[in-house]
Amino acid sequence: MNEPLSDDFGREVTGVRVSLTDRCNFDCVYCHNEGLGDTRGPMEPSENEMTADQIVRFLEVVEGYGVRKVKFTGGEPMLREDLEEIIARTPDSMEVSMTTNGTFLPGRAEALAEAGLDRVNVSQDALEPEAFAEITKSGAYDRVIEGVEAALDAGLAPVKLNMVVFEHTAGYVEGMVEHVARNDGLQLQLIEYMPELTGRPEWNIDIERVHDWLADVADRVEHREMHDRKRYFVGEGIVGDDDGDAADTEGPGGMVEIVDPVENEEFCANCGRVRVTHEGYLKGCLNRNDDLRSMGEMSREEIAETFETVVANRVPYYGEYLIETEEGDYEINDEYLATPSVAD
Ligand SMILES: Nc1nc2c(ncn2[C@@H]2O[C@H](COP(=O)(O)OP(=O)(O)OP(=O)(O)O)[C@@H](O)[C@H]2O)c(=O)[nH]1
Ligand SMILES: C[S@@+](CC[C@H](N)C(=O)[O-])C[C@H]1O[C@@H](n2cnc3c(N)ncnc32)[C@H](O)[C@@H]1O
Ligand code: SF4
Ligand code: SF4
Repeated sequence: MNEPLSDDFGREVTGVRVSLTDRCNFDCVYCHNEGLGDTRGPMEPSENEMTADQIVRFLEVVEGYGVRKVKFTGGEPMLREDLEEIIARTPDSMEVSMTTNGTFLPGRAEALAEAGLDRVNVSQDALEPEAFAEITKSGAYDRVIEGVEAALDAGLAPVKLNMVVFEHTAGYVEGMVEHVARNDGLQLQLIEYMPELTGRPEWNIDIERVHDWLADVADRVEHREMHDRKRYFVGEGIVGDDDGDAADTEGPGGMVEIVDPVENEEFCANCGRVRVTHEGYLKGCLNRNDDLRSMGEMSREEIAETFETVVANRVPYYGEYLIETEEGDYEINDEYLATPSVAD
């Protein structure tokens, strides 16, 4: 097995995150669209999207560089009709996961599992239709709940529910934690709202409050290697109304992971993934748009060369690309001010 490439900061690249499209059937108020701007627009496949052949070729090349995990995302990756084909042709050595809004999982989850999908993350920001509609600008709440069920039935467990924690959702965090504690096969990812790409910093809420509350109610805490994320295992003490009856300990318990990349130098210091845009550009960091590199016609040589260049130029966003000022703000490190916006 080939050793993974490392960047100048000693960060090995072991995973890739591939955006299959920037189209989406939702219009979430917070959407960063993996750093690529608006998801609104025509739903039809666009000519600029990488083809299945190009995606598979890319994966085969990076497999040779020790990449062992691929995450398919978007936009909404399930708008790709050739998704099953892409997954089926992904190298067997790779763990394959996907992040989706869940609306197309009913009727399709089983085929995805058969094609080789290992697990799925489904975005679900609330447990009731009105709040869900306000955030996603969609009336598809029931479809998403059905989608989660379909994923579990297809054996795609654990299904991680992704919830962005910001002003609109803060009131639903406790309910979502209880929901995953009561339901086998579900886990929760609480994602700190990232205003870097969407504006609206006033929607931020202090994620430390969520950490503190979870530390109080959790049975134990672990650290995940990726990004050094904290995982809280909740069970007794979170389910039930604590009135001494059997319902207080009902449910298998659950795992809640906090994804808190904002102003977090430790998170960036443990970042091991390169991103691929739907148009076939490589990107060293989610938060940057000045480090995009085209893979040209996507021949094996071009892919290999661009991948090596991108890894060699990766820098941690917080702590290196942005540095903390004496006042406690972050500003762009002078070294990177002249970086071209799209390098060939
Ligand atoms: N800034 C930043 N945000 C990230 C990063 N990884 C994940 N996130 C945030 O977390 C969101 C959800 O990530 P997912 O794609 O569902 O899954 P994941 O947490 O990356 O990966 P798994 O837990 O292994 O499934 C992303 O869309 C980002 O908002 C990262 O490397 N940097
Ligand atoms: C861009 S979406 C793409 C996949 C799919 N459409 C979905 O919603 O799951 C990937 C993830 O990014 C998260 N996300 C989007 N904008 C965000 C933001 N501003 N801050 C934090 N997370 C965000 C979403 O909640 C979702 O879980
Ligand atoms: S479903 Fe995903 S890609 Fe679509 S708008 Fe919401 S967060 Fe963005
Ligand atoms: S370096 Fe970029 S992609 Fe990696 S964790 Fe930091 S912000 Fe996210």
